[in-house]
Amino acid sequence: MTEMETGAVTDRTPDAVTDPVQVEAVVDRAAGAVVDRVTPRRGRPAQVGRPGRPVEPGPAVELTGVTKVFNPGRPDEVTALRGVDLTVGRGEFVSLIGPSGCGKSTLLRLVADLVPATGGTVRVADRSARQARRELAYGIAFQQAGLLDWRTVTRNVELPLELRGLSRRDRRTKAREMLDLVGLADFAGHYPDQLSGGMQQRVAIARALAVDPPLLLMDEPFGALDEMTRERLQDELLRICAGKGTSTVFVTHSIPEAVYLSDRVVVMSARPGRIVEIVDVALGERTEATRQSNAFFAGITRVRQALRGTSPEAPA
Ligand SMILES: Nc1ncnc2c1ncn2[C@@H]1O[C@H](COP(=O)(O)OP(=O)(O)OP(=O)(O)O)[C@@H](O)[C@H]1O
Repeated sequence: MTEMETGAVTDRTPDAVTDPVQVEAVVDRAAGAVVDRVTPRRGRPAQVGRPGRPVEPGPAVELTGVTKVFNPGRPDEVTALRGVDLTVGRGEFVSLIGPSGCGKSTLLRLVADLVPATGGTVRVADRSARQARRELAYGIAFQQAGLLDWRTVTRNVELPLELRGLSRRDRRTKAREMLDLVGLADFAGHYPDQLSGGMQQRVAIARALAVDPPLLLMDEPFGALDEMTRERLQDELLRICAGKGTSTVFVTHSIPEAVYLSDRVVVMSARPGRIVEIVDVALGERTEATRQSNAFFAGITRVRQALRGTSPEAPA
């Protein structure tokens, strides 16, 4: 019987990444960013799971007058964002949409403290973005699932739990719970290259959610998926976020996706990115009928108009 058949969750090769600091370096690389290293907490393991976590007041994310200039003073200087003000409430689902290059990913990376702001302030759960990152206060999922191909599905999901110093037993229990949640319990012992793209994305989402982050940052996580898988994962994501009260900032190029998922859709202008309009979406509980509803189509029309600058609510 193979390792996969027995459900064993050992790695394919001896895991070179045993030092949690190195592990985080790998996670950072998976996120496509180079950042300084965070020393994992010593002493008592960090708490995982909502029960007992105090409900904190204030918004999940608050950007005030945020500007981002890449390569300032150089010939290749780029002003990616200018004067961005945005507040994301606790438990709110907010999507960012706008033309290619308008700064959506940059905005997400500022919140994640993967790049620093040039001007303005970025607050996450009433802390600086830097502090929030040190506390691992958010989960990240990007278009590339960013899984470590030498680790089993279970051990990929366990990565952020290792960073938090959880015991092997607690990690395993939590990983199993998360894989159940995304419908991949039967694939715990598989390796990423034995999964479809959609399944890999679900593993990445399970990993992002494993530490029960109060905030989820997602950059086109479903961009490479076929339409049916995409719709199914959208529903799974909504169910998970609603169940856990997770706040989410979600970057997408798809107007229907933004409208379906969001409480509010933030429409951005071409570079330098500014917020031109924030469209409130009130679809209520999503059901089979939602994607055919008048409210859904009305939301799509409003976002499309805002993107074209033709909305009556857009500034002149
Ligand atoms: N590290 C960087 N160095 C220099 N310029 C950068 C860097 N990252 C992003 N930019 C520039 O900032 C601008 C915004 O990029 P960003 O990736 O945030 O846009 P986006 O809206 O996410 O684009 P897309 O929809 O195509 O993914 C672009 O002009 C891009 O070239």
